[in-house]
Amino acid sequence: CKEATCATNQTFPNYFKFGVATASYQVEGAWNEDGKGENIWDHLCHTNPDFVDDRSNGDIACDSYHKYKDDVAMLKDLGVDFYRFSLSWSRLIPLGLAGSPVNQAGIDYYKNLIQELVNNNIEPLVTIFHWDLPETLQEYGGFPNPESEEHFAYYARVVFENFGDSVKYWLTFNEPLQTCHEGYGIGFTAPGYKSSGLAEYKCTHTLIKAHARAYHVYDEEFRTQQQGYVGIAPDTYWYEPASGSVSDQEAAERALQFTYGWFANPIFNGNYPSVMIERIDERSKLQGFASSRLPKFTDEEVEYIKGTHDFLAINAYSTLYVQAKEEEVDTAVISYDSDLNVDTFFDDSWEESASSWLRVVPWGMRKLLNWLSKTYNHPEIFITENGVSDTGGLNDDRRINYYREYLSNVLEAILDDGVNVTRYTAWSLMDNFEWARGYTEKYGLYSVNFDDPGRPRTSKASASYYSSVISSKCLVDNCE
Ligand SMILES: OC[C@H]1O[C@@H](OCCN2CCN(CCCN3c4ccccc4C=Cc4ccccc43)CC2)[C@H](O)[C@@H](O)[C@@H]1O
Repeated sequence: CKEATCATNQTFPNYFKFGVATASYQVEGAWNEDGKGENIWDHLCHTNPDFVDDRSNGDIACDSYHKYKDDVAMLKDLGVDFYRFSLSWSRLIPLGLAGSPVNQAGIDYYKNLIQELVNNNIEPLVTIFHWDLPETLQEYGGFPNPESEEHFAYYARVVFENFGDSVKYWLTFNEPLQTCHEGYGIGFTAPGYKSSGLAEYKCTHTLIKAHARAYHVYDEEFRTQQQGYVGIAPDTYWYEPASGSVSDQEAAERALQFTYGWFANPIFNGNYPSVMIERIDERSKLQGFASSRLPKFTDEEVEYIKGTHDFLAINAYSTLYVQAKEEEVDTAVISYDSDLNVDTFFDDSWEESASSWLRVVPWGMRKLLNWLSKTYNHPEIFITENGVSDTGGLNDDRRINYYREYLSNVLEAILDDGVNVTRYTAWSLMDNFEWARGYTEKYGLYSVNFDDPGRPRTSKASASYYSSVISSKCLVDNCE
């Protein structure tokens, strides 16, 4: 747009930065090249191919391990300010174990990628862990094993040491809820365990302590000379009360606390949300447990974890209505869902996507940003993922509509509600391995031909739209 055509209420502040995101297992491929160790997604896809809808895997994916210069060229064409990508733990430390060998070829790959970004004036925003746990660590019990805190602290030190001169923005964990609830609770993601209400609470307990360890390692050993920022990227829905009743409003708040507050409350306000502690303690007692299924932080741990953030990050895609539910009388039911005890549902009128869990509800983004700002004392907020799936095609008008509507709500949160959002990240740069959905659900601004060994990338209409938003910083569609 020429500035003249952009109304001020459609123009993002000059400081606002736009980016796109990917994740290592979803795009890199080269699953066993140059010394990379096996991770839990390699292992799951190879030992249980039916776990993935199209029986595919990330052995090659987008082949970004070899094609990262093509990726940076796309980023340059888009005009993004930053690129959010994740590091493959087992590419850098094949066994994952604290004190185990570091793989120099892995270090070199990420140094080359980061240098290519810096040469193109694109800022790297690095996710240290995006679900691809080294298989050896899973054989030690994975995140439910408290030892994982040590292994993660060693990994964090290796990456700060090797990449911290160029990388100034770090996210320790991507979607810890999915890592633990879907990984160890309901079995929707690797390692596919179903221990809801039990192992998943051990998983998050260790993961939150691991995050705090990494933050303090950065704070004490690297921040002075590197001057960077460290955060964590939890995800949640906007949960809208199904009615004005007090019980529905309490249910909606409880859902936000059980999903986002689970991680943000220890890190921003101190300790797990009281509603989580109270409900899980109470149900554990009714169920005859000697102590609560939700592990306790000691007073020292509460202090150690509180304040381990330099910004607040959020992955947000959709909205759910929430209704209070009759108390789960069958106390024999042990699960996160029965601890949370709410009913959630979509409105039938909300536009669908290619993902069963994602409906298009733009106003939910504005409400969620306001809730985050109010609940965590008006922090600087990065939106680290937002996007929509379809089943493919280059004329992705519904993706353009999704981005325009969601970005419009982000802008209203900034300009009308005073929420301090400073970054927005579109998921994803290109179609990639969508976990248990394989290659059947597409989120990319660029399409990838997975039938062609060259994995050619082709820009979609949404790529042109997003690059015009970035260059004009405005949302009107009729940019000439
Ligand atoms: O996915 C896109 C990207 O986003 C991120 O995952 C995004 C994180 N997503 C991963 C998928 N997950 C879906 C499970 C929730 N779900 C169900 C829960 C229990 C039983 C059945 C269900 C089936 C359907 C549902 C319908 C309505 C509500 C909730 C439903 C939601 C969070 C991730 O960071 C990226 O790597 C990823 O590629």
